[in-house]
Amino acid sequence: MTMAVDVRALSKRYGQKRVMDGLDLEVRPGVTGLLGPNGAGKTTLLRCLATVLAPDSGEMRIIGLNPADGAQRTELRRQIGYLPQDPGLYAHFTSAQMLDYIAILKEMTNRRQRAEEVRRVLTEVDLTAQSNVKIRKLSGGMRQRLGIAAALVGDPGFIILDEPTVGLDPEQRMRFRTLLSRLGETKIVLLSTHQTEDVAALCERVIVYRAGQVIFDGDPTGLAWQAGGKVWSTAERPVGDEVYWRTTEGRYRVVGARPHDGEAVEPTVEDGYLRLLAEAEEEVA
Ligand SMILES: Nc1ncnc2c1ncn2[C@@H]1O[C@H](COP(=O)(O)OP(=O)(O)OP(=O)(O)O)[C@@H](O)[C@H]1O
Repeated sequence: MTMAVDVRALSKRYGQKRVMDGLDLEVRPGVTGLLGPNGAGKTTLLRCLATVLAPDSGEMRIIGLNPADGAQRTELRRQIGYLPQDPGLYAHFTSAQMLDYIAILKEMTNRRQRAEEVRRVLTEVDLTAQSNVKIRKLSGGMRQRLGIAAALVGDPGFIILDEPTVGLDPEQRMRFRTLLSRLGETKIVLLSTHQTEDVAALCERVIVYRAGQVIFDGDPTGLAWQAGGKVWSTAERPVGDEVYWRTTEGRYRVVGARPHDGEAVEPTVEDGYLRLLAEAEEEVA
Protein backbone atom coordinates (compact mmCIF):
# COMPACT_ATOMS: atom_id res chain seq x y z
CA MET A 1 0.00 0.00 0.00
CA THR A 2 1.42 3.41 -1.01
CA MET A 3 0.74 5.75 1.87
CA ALA A 4 0.29 8.89 -0.20
CA VAL A 5 -2.25 11.09 -1.87
CA ASP A 6 -1.24 12.16 -5.34
CA VAL A 7 -3.36 14.58 -7.31
CA ARG A 8 -2.57 15.78 -10.84
CA ALA A 9 -4.25 18.56 -12.84
CA LEU A 10 -7.48 18.40 -10.86
CA SER A 11 -10.21 20.76 -12.07
CA LYS A 12 -13.74 21.42 -10.93
CA ARG A 13 -16.32 24.00 -11.87
CA TYR A 14 -19.84 24.67 -10.68
CA GLY A 15 -21.71 26.00 -13.72
CA GLN A 16 -19.50 28.81 -15.04
CA LYS A 17 -17.57 29.14 -11.77
CA ARG A 18 -14.14 27.52 -11.84
CA VAL A 19 -13.33 26.42 -8.31
CA MET A 20 -10.28 24.25 -8.99
CA ASP A 21 -8.04 24.76 -11.98
CA GLY A 22 -5.37 22.15 -12.70
CA LEU A 23 -4.40 21.50 -9.09
CA ASP A 24 -1.31 19.34 -8.39
CA LEU A 25 -0.87 18.12 -4.85
CA GLU A 26 0.94 15.40 -2.93
CA VAL A 27 0.19 14.59 0.67
CA ARG A 28 2.20 12.14 2.81
CA PRO A 29 1.63 10.70 6.28
CA GLY A 30 1.60 13.36 8.98
CA VAL A 31 -0.75 16.21 9.77
CA THR A 32 -1.22 18.66 6.90
CA GLY A 33 -3.29 21.81 7.42
CA LEU A 34 -5.28 23.48 4.69
CA LEU A 35 -5.86 27.17 5.31
CA GLY A 36 -7.78 29.53 3.09
CA PRO A 37 -10.41 32.24 3.13
CA ASN A 38 -14.15 31.50 2.85
CA GLY A 39 -14.99 30.30 -0.63
CA ALA A 40 -11.38 29.39 -1.53
CA GLY A 41 -12.47 25.90 -2.54
CA LYS A 42 -11.16 23.89 0.43
CA THR A 43 -14.37 21.93 0.93
CA THR A 44 -14.57 21.19 -2.79
CA LEU A 45 -11.02 19.80 -2.74
CA LEU A 46 -11.70 17.73 0.40
CA ARG A 47 -14.92 16.35 -1.08
CA CYS A 48 -13.05 15.26 -4.20
CA LEU A 49 -10.38 13.57 -2.08
CA ALA A 50 -13.07 11.90 0.03
CA THR A 51 -14.54 10.52 -3.25
CA VAL A 52 -17.86 12.23 -2.48
CA LEU A 53 -17.55 14.59 -5.44
CA ALA A 54 -16.09 13.68 -8.83
CA PRO A 55 -13.69 16.23 -10.34
CA ASP A 56 -14.36 17.35 -13.94
CA SER A 57 -10.86 16.33 -14.98
CA GLY A 58 -7.51 15.33 -13.55
CA GLU A 59 -6.11 12.24 -11.88
CA MET A 60 -6.03 11.06 -8.31
CA ARG A 61 -4.13 8.20 -6.68
CA ILE A 62 -5.07 7.82 -3.05
CA ILE A 63 -3.27 5.14 -1.06
CA GLY A 64 -2.39 3.56 -4.38
CA LEU A 65 -6.02 3.44 -5.56
CA ASN A 66 -7.78 5.28 -8.36
CA PRO A 67 -11.17 6.68 -7.27
CA ALA A 68 -12.29 7.03 -10.91
CA ASP A 69 -12.45 3.22 -11.04
CA GLY A 70 -15.61 1.86 -9.37
CA ALA A 71 -14.06 -1.20 -7.69
CA GLN A 72 -11.01 0.74 -6.49
CA ARG A 73 -13.26 3.53 -5.21
CA THR A 74 -15.18 1.04 -3.04
CA GLU A 75 -11.93 -0.32 -1.64
CA LEU A 76 -10.64 3.21 -1.10
CA ARG A 77 -13.72 4.30 0.83
CA ARG A 78 -12.88 1.71 3.50
CA GLN A 79 -9.55 3.50 3.89
CA ILE A 80 -10.94 7.01 4.19
CA GLY A 81 -12.35 8.72 7.26
CA TYR A 82 -14.14 11.96 6.42
CA LEU A 83 -15.60 14.59 8.71
CA PRO A 84 -17.64 16.93 6.49
CA GLN A 85 -18.57 20.44 7.60
CA ASP A 86 -22.06 19.17 8.29
CA PRO A 87 -21.65 15.55 9.34
CA GLY A 88 -25.36 14.71 8.97
CA LEU A 89 -25.81 12.91 12.28
CA TYR A 90 -29.22 11.36 12.97
CA ALA A 91 -30.78 13.27 15.86
CA HIS A 92 -32.86 10.35 17.12
CA PHE A 93 -29.90 7.92 17.26
CA THR A 94 -27.72 7.62 20.33
CA SER A 95 -23.99 8.28 19.89
CA ALA A 96 -23.25 4.56 19.97
CA GLN A 97 -26.04 3.71 17.50
CA MET A 98 -24.76 6.35 15.08
CA LEU A 99 -21.23 4.98 15.19
CA ASP A 100 -22.48 1.40 14.91
CA TYR A 101 -24.41 2.42 11.80
CA ILE A 102 -21.26 3.94 10.31
CA ALA A 103 -19.34 0.76 11.14
CA ILE A 104 -22.02 -1.22 9.25
CA LEU A 105 -21.62 1.12 6.26
CA LYS A 106 -17.90 0.42 6.46
CA GLU A 107 -18.82 -3.26 6.11
CA MET A 108 -17.85 -4.37 9.59
CA THR A 109 -20.13 -7.40 9.80
CA ASN A 110 -19.07 -8.84 13.16
CA ARG A 111 -21.35 -7.37 15.87
CA ARG A 112 -18.84 -7.82 18.73
CA GLN A 113 -16.03 -6.29 16.67
CA ARG A 114 -18.28 -3.35 15.87
CA ALA A 115 -19.18 -2.80 19.52
CA GLU A 116 -15.46 -2.79 20.36
CA GLU A 117 -14.74 -0.31 17.58
CA VAL A 118 -17.56 1.98 18.75
CA ARG A 119 -16.14 1.92 22.30
CA ARG A 120 -12.66 2.66 20.99
CA VAL A 121 -13.62 5.72 18.95
CA LEU A 122 -15.91 7.07 21.70
CA THR A 123 -12.94 6.88 24.09
CA GLU A 124 -10.72 8.67 21.55
CA VAL A 125 -13.03 11.70 21.60
CA ASP A 126 -13.94 11.48 25.30
CA LEU A 127 -17.61 10.70 24.72
CA THR A 128 -17.88 7.36 26.54
CA ALA A 129 -20.28 8.87 29.10
CA GLN A 130 -22.55 10.03 26.24
CA SER A 131 -22.62 6.64 24.55
CA ASN A 132 -26.34 6.11 25.16
CA VAL A 133 -27.42 9.74 24.88
CA LYS A 134 -29.55 10.73 21.89
CA ILE A 135 -27.71 13.00 19.47
CA ARG A 136 -30.38 15.71 19.71
CA LYS A 137 -29.49 16.03 23.42
CA LEU A 138 -25.76 16.53 22.83
CA SER A 139 -24.16 19.98 22.88
CA GLY A 140 -22.74 21.39 19.63
CA GLY A 141 -19.18 20.59 20.71
CA MET A 142 -20.14 17.03 21.65
CA ARG A 143 -21.74 16.55 18.24
CA GLN A 144 -18.57 17.79 16.64
CA ARG A 145 -16.59 15.24 18.65
CA LEU A 146 -19.03 12.53 17.60
CA GLY A 147 -18.42 13.57 13.98
CA ILE A 148 -14.68 13.18 14.58
CA ALA A 149 -15.30 9.74 16.13
CA ALA A 150 -17.31 8.80 13.04
CA ALA A 151 -14.33 9.69 10.84
CA LEU A 152 -12.12 7.36 12.89
CA VAL A 153 -14.35 4.27 12.59
CA GLY A 154 -12.48 1.40 10.94
CA ASP A 155 -9.07 2.97 11.61
CA PRO A 156 -8.69 4.56 8.13
CA GLY A 157 -5.28 5.39 6.67
CA PHE A 158 -6.42 8.71 5.21
CA ILE A 159 -8.33 11.05 7.52
CA ILE A 160 -9.97 14.16 6.08
CA LEU A 161 -11.37 16.70 8.53
CA ASP A 162 -13.26 19.81 7.42
CA GLU A 163 -13.05 22.41 10.21
CA PRO A 164 -12.88 19.82 13.00
CA THR A 165 -12.27 22.21 15.91
CA VAL A 166 -15.37 24.36 15.36
CA GLY A 167 -17.30 24.47 18.65
CA LEU A 168 -14.72 22.64 20.75
CA ASP A 169 -13.88 24.10 24.16
CA PRO A 170 -10.17 24.73 24.91
CA GLU A 171 -9.73 21.48 26.86
CA GLN A 172 -11.26 19.38 24.10
CA ARG A 173 -9.24 21.25 21.50
CA MET A 174 -6.05 20.30 23.33
CA ARG A 175 -7.23 16.72 23.53
CA PHE A 176 -8.01 16.77 19.84
CA ARG A 177 -4.55 18.08 19.02
CA THR A 178 -2.99 15.20 20.96
CA LEU A 179 -5.21 12.72 19.12
CA LEU A 180 -4.36 14.16 15.70
CA SER A 181 -0.63 14.25 16.41
CA ARG A 182 -0.76 10.58 17.34
CA LEU A 183 -2.76 9.70 14.22
CA GLY A 184 -0.32 11.67 12.09
CA GLU A 185 2.54 9.39 13.13
CA THR A 186 1.27 6.68 10.78
CA LYS A 187 -1.65 8.10 8.80
CA ILE A 188 -2.30 10.82 6.26
CA VAL A 189 -4.27 13.48 8.10
CA LEU A 190 -5.55 16.47 6.14
CA LEU A 191 -7.47 19.15 7.95
CA SER A 192 -9.11 22.26 6.71
CA THR A 193 -9.32 24.97 9.32
CA HIS A 194 -9.54 28.68 9.99
CA GLN A 195 -7.66 28.23 13.28
CA THR A 196 -4.08 29.31 12.68
CA GLU A 197 -3.20 28.30 16.28
CA ASP A 198 -4.18 24.72 15.49
CA VAL A 199 -1.97 24.81 12.42
CA ALA A 200 0.94 26.24 14.43
CA ALA A 201 0.48 23.64 17.17
CA LEU A 202 0.04 20.45 15.23
CA CYS A 203 0.66 20.61 11.49
CA GLU A 204 4.08 19.79 10.13
CA ARG A 205 2.95 21.08 6.78
CA VAL A 206 0.53 23.82 5.84
CA ILE A 207 -1.00 24.55 2.48
CA VAL A 208 -2.61 27.92 1.89
CA TYR A 209 -5.29 27.76 -0.68
CA ARG A 210 -6.87 30.75 -2.36
CA ALA A 211 -9.18 30.90 -5.37
CA GLY A 212 -8.45 27.27 -6.21
CA GLN A 213 -4.67 27.76 -6.19
CA VAL A 214 -1.98 26.75 -3.72
CA ILE A 215 -0.28 30.03 -2.75
CA PHE A 216 1.91 28.59 0.02
CA ASP A 217 3.18 25.09 0.77
CA GLY A 218 5.65 24.67 3.61
CA ASP A 219 5.94 24.41 7.37
CA PRO A 220 4.17 26.71 9.85
CA THR A 221 7.42 28.54 10.66
CA GLY A 222 7.86 29.30 6.97
CA LEU A 223 4.31 30.61 6.82
CA ALA A 224 4.88 32.83 9.86
CA TRP A 225 7.98 34.26 8.15
CA GLN A 226 5.91 35.42 5.20
CA ALA A 227 5.31 38.35 7.56
CA GLY A 228 8.96 38.56 8.70
CA GLY A 229 9.95 42.20 9.20
CA LYS A 230 6.37 43.30 8.63
CA VAL A 231 4.75 42.93 12.06
CA TRP A 232 4.74 45.91 14.40
CA SER A 233 3.43 46.98 17.73
CA THR A 234 2.39 50.60 17.99
CA ALA A 235 0.60 52.81 20.52
CA GLU A 236 -1.30 54.79 17.89
CA ARG A 237 -4.12 53.56 15.71
CA PRO A 238 -2.61 53.03 12.23
CA VAL A 239 -3.85 55.06 9.31
CA GLY A 240 -3.98 53.57 5.80
CA ASP A 241 -5.12 50.11 4.80
CA GLU A 242 -2.68 47.91 6.72
CA VAL A 243 -4.11 44.90 8.58
CA TYR A 244 -4.20 45.77 12.30
CA TRP A 245 -6.02 44.94 15.52
CA ARG A 246 -5.99 46.13 19.11
CA THR A 247 -4.23 43.79 21.54
CA THR A 248 -5.15 43.09 25.16
CA GLU A 249 -2.34 45.46 26.21
CA GLY A 250 -4.19 48.28 24.46
CA ARG A 251 -1.57 48.57 21.68
CA TYR A 252 -2.09 48.00 17.96
CA ARG A 253 -0.58 45.06 16.16
CA VAL A 254 0.04 45.95 12.53
CA VAL A 255 0.91 43.61 9.66
CA GLY A 256 2.36 45.60 6.78
CA ALA A 257 4.38 48.81 6.51
CA ARG A 258 6.09 50.11 9.67
CA PRO A 259 4.08 52.76 11.51
CA HIS A 260 6.29 55.72 12.53
CA ASP A 261 6.62 54.50 16.16
CA GLY A 262 6.32 50.78 15.31
CA GLU A 263 8.37 48.25 17.30
CA ALA A 264 9.22 45.01 15.45
CA VAL A 265 7.35 41.92 16.67
CA GLU A 266 8.05 38.24 15.96
CA PRO A 267 5.47 37.05 13.37
CA THR A 268 2.97 34.30 14.15
CA VAL A 269 1.39 31.87 11.69
CA GLU A 270 -1.68 34.12 11.64
CA ASP A 271 0.47 37.16 10.74
CA GLY A 272 2.13 35.23 7.91
CA TYR A 273 -1.20 33.99 6.64
CA LEU A 274 -2.79 37.45 6.68
CA ARG A 275 0.26 38.95 4.96
CA LEU A 276 0.19 36.28 2.27
CA LEU A 277 -3.50 36.89 1.58
CA ALA A 278 -2.99 40.66 1.53
CA GLU A 279 -0.17 40.23 -1.02
CA ALA A 280 -2.33 37.94 -3.15
CA GLU A 281 -5.11 40.57 -3.08
CA GLU A 282 -2.63 43.29 -4.08
CA GLU A 283 -1.46 41.19 -7.02
CA VAL A 284 -5.02 40.77 -8.25
CA ALA A 285 -5.87 44.48 -7.80
N1 LIG B 1 -22.68 22.78 -5.05
C1 LIG B 1 -22.27 24.00 -5.41
N2 LIG B 1 -22.86 24.67 -6.43
C2 LIG B 1 -22.43 25.89 -6.81
N3 LIG B 1 -21.40 26.55 -6.24
C3 LIG B 1 -20.77 25.94 -5.22
C4 LIG B 1 -21.18 24.64 -4.74
N4 LIG B 1 -20.36 24.30 -3.70
C5 LIG B 1 -19.51 25.33 -3.56
N5 LIG B 1 -19.75 26.31 -4.45
C6 LIG B 1 -18.97 27.56 -4.62
O1 LIG B 1 -17.63 27.19 -4.84
C7 LIG B 1 -16.74 28.05 -4.15
C8 LIG B 1 -15.84 27.24 -3.22
O2 LIG B 1 -16.63 26.69 -2.17
P1 LIG B 1 -16.02 25.77 -1.04
O3 LIG B 1 -17.14 25.40 -0.12
O4 LIG B 1 -15.24 24.65 -1.66
O5 LIG B 1 -15.01 26.78 -0.31
P2 LIG B 1 -14.32 26.72 1.13
O6 LIG B 1 -12.92 27.14 0.92
O7 LIG B 1 -14.54 25.38 1.74
O8 LIG B 1 -15.13 27.82 1.93
P3 LIG B 1 -15.43 27.98 3.52
O9 LIG B 1 -14.15 28.33 4.20
O10 LIG B 1 -16.42 29.11 3.52
O11 LIG B 1 -16.04 26.68 3.99
C9 LIG B 1 -17.62 29.07 -3.42
O12 LIG B 1 -17.68 30.23 -4.20
C10 LIG B 1 -18.97 28.39 -3.35
O13 LIG B 1 -20.00 29.34 -3.36
